[in-house]
Amino acid sequence: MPEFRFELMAVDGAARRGRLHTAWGVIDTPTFMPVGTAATVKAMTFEMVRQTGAQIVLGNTYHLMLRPGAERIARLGGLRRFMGWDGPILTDSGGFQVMSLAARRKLDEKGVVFSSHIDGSRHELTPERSIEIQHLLDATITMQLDECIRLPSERHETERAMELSLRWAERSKQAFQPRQGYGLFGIVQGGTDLELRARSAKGLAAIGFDGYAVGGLAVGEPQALMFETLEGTCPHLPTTHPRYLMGVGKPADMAGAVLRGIDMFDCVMPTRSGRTAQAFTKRGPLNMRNARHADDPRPLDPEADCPATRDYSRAYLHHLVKSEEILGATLLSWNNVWYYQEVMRGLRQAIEDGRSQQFVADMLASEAAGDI
Ligand SMILES: CNc1nc2c(CCNCC3CCCCC3)c3nc(N)[nH]c(=O)c3cc2[nH]1
Repeated sequence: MPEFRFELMAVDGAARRGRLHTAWGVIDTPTFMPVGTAATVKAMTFEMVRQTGAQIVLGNTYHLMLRPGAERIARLGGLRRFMGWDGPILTDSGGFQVMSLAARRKLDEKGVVFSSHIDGSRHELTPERSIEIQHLLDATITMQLDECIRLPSERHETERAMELSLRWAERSKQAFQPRQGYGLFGIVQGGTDLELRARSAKGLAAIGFDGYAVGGLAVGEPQALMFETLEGTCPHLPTTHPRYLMGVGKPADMAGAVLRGIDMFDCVMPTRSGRTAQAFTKRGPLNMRNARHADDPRPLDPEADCPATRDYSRAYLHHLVKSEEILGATLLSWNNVWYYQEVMRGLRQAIEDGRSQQFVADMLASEAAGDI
């Protein structure tokens, strides 16, 4: 069983091209991880997910502990076998989803108690229980339980949540069962306060993790503030380990974050927008409900070798979304995840070639150019 190892292959400024070796496969970084909330990347089969070039997908403690239950998934052989994905899986610890989805939440030193948004049943999530659930799911990469506060927030509140998350990081590490080829990531908090961010990053590095996530962002702050926070956070993280920016983002957000030292991303945007008729292309997003596509025989992008949409006309995609056909959601989600993988392939090559700044500038110009 290969050990969990991050191989730094090339650096271009603060941008990194690497390879993350895990028990269930290799992940080329920078990487985009499609979100599989309830054991499915919505509207897609895992065969389609594979064809996009994705190498790792996300699962989630919060959703799966409520339904179908972590112990049930363990009895069925773990999440990979349950959903038929043959590669590595990263599971989030559930805290973020509790704070954004659950009802009657109470958070204290021990953890968080809450009522299920599905049937109102009461549940408790502690650092130890979250680690146990992710173990039952057989997650390849496990996330610590953390507290992600809403922005903007008072400094003392940001500090309290950051320090709690650091204590929970320690408890998570104590509870984690090390296994060859599996990893545990800490999560940096601290809002947009760079002194708190530095303290959080150094505190996590002192505890020692297999990778470091930057949490607490993509919660409504302007892109410039997210980038400024990354510039004040990444330099305090070990260069030898992967960095994961949680919940990000639009292609431009990811590209800018790669230039500031981030290696891994997850976001619901490509799949969620695929279900709302949006098609990502290198010339920016298209709303396929727009009547201007009704008679257009061209594919979305004649130069894109996309397994999802290269064989279909815009007119057909327009018809599917107007008719509320399920295939519309499938083809656009598949197209969008493929486009996100294209952006990552381009970034990896550009970093190897020492031209990542130029690649990002060209990508932004192309997306701004608008449709052909
Ligand atoms: C969208 N913006 C954003 N997302 C954040 C997330 C969630 C990342 N995505 C996980 C998937 C979500 C759908 C279900 C499957 C897991 C965050 N998660 C944690 N633990 N901590 C954050 O600070 C944290 C911060 C985040 N900011």
